[in-house]
Order: sequence, then C-alpha cells, then structure tokens
Amino acid sequence: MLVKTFDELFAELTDRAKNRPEGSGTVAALDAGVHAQGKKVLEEAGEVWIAAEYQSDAELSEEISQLLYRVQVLMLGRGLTLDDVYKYL
Ligand SMILES: N=c1c2ncn([C@@H]3O[C@H](COP(=O)(O)OP(=O)(O)OP(=O)(O)O)[C@@H](O)[C@H]3O)c2ncn1[C@@H]1O[C@H](COP(=O)(O)O)[C@@H](O)[C@H]1O
Repeated sequence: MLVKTFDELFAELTDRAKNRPEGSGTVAALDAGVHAQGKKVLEEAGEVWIAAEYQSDAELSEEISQLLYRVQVLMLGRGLTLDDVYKYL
C-alpha cells in the first residue's frame, strides 16, 4: 500500500494551488476563501469527534485524514507553510 505523509500531501496541495489543474477540488476549496475553509475544518473536526465515540477505527482514521486535508487547505488559504506551524510543535 502506497502511503502518503502529511508533508507529501502538503507538497501536492501546494502544487495544485500553483498550477490550478482543471477539476481539482483543492483549487475550488482555495477559491472559496478562508471563511469556507474554516467551516470545513470545523465540520471535519466534529465528524472526527463523533467517529471517535461511535465508529470503527477505519472510519475514525478516514475522518482524521479528511481533517488533516482540510487543515492543510486552510493553511494554504492563509499562505502558511509547514515550517510556520512546525516551529510551535
Ligand atoms: N485527501 C484529500 C481529501 N480529503 C477530503 N477531501 C475532500 O473532502 C470531501 C469530503 O469532505 P466532506 O465530508 O465535507 O464531503 P462533501 O461535503 O460531500 O464534499 P464537498 O462537497 O466539500 O466536495 C471529499 O469528497 C473531497 O472532496 C479531499 N480531497 C482531496 N484530497 C487529496 O488531495 C489531493 C489533491 O486533490 P484534488 O485537488 O482533488 O486533485 C489528492 O491527493 C487527494 O487525494
């Protein structure tokens, strides 16, 4: 199984933002603006919470992956890099 890391996904999304390929959901999410991006983060965070309480490990893992994606979209929407965040870890 080919595994994608957090950093690899961020590099991929950065490339989507730069090259704006046709049909990219990420490009559409970036164009929707920070308000919409923030709402998606909150929505996915809620789904993670519910999955943690009531759903399987696989379902929880999928929700967490979606939350990570939405956080990255928000980071790109605000022009943050991974280092901007990593320096606080
Ligand atoms: N990891 C993700 C990813 N996680 C979640 N999502 C999006 O989030 C949606 C699920 O979130 P929701 O529950 O909010 O579903 P929804 O409200 O029905 O979806 P939308 O109406 O918001 O599209 C999915 O249908 C995807 O649109 C993702 N979209 C893209 N990626 C990865 O990002 C990369 C670039 O993708 P594109 O920009 O689409 O080429 C690729 O590697 C993708 O695998």
